[in-house]
Amino acid sequence: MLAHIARRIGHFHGHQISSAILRRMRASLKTINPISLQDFSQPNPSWSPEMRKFYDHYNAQCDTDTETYENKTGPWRKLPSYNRSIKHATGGIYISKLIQAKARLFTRSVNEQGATFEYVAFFNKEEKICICLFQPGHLLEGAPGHVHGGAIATMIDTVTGTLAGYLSGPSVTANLNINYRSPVPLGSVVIIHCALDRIEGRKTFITCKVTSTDESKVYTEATVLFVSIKLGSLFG
Ligand SMILES: CCCCCCCC/C=C\CCCCCCCC(=O)SCCNC(=O)CCNC(=O)[C@H](O)C(C)(C)COP(=O)(O)OP(=O)(O)OC[C@H]1O[C@@H](n2cnc3c(N)ncnc32)[C@H](O)[C@@H]1OP(=O)(O)O
Repeated sequence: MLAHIARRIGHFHGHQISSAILRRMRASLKTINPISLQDFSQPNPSWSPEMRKFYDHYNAQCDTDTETYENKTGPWRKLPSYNRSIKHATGGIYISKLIQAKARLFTRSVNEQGATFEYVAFFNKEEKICICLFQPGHLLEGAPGHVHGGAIATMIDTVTGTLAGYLSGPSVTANLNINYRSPVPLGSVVIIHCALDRIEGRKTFITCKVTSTDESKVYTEATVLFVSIKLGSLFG
């Protein structure tokens, strides 16, 4: 088990991570028991029938069965969603306990199901695209009955950042440009579509569109620039 973890943390989605952070992570393995982690993007009772219907639609087209882990044929991969982004670098290992133990990923920081960010993302490696089903909860109000623009920006940052991470390795947002075209009703279900525009050296440019589930209505459009970094640079 430990050998598997040591191999796993040597890479971040195929990208080498720095030897300093690697040494620190390897040292931590001697004192930490990996535990199984919760994937917060699994269906829960707060999901509306529409959210569940679209989840089932994409899940049926995945390359892996999410319950049995058996291989299937399909263009999509359902991405896990942990409550610390560092857990992704380690394949879900609880190394995040070492760094700001009380920190939580912003979108996964409220425990009440359905109150804030309910979402699940799917990645299509071949086409370099990601879609996210997002059901914004009642605590995300901005304009009366509608979603706060900052919450929409958060989700765009999160999903485009996830796509950048899977395509280019650890990256941070350098520029986020948003046009809000139409207000998003609280409790509705929207689809966040993200696509790779281009990669230039350390820069990954992603385009993003938030639409109704039938794609007839465009709520938001964005372009985002991510710059890849060495994970160790975040820790000084
Ligand atoms: C940790 C990653 C985890 C990924 C996980 C993926 C798996 C999924 C997991 C979990 C899902 C959750 C995902 C959440 C995602 C959230 C992401 C955020 O919100 S990050 C927080 C907000 N962002 C910052 O705090 C950055 C602050 N800025 C910086 O640190 C630096 O400015 C940085 C790294 C962006 C650039 O600094 P330099 O010194 O390393 O590099 P220089 O030379 O300045 O820039 C490199 C190139 O980029 C251009 N550039 C930089 N900033 C630019 C800008 N604002 N506009 C245009 N170009 C810019 C430059 O002109 C340069 O281009 P030329 O190579 O010369 O062509």
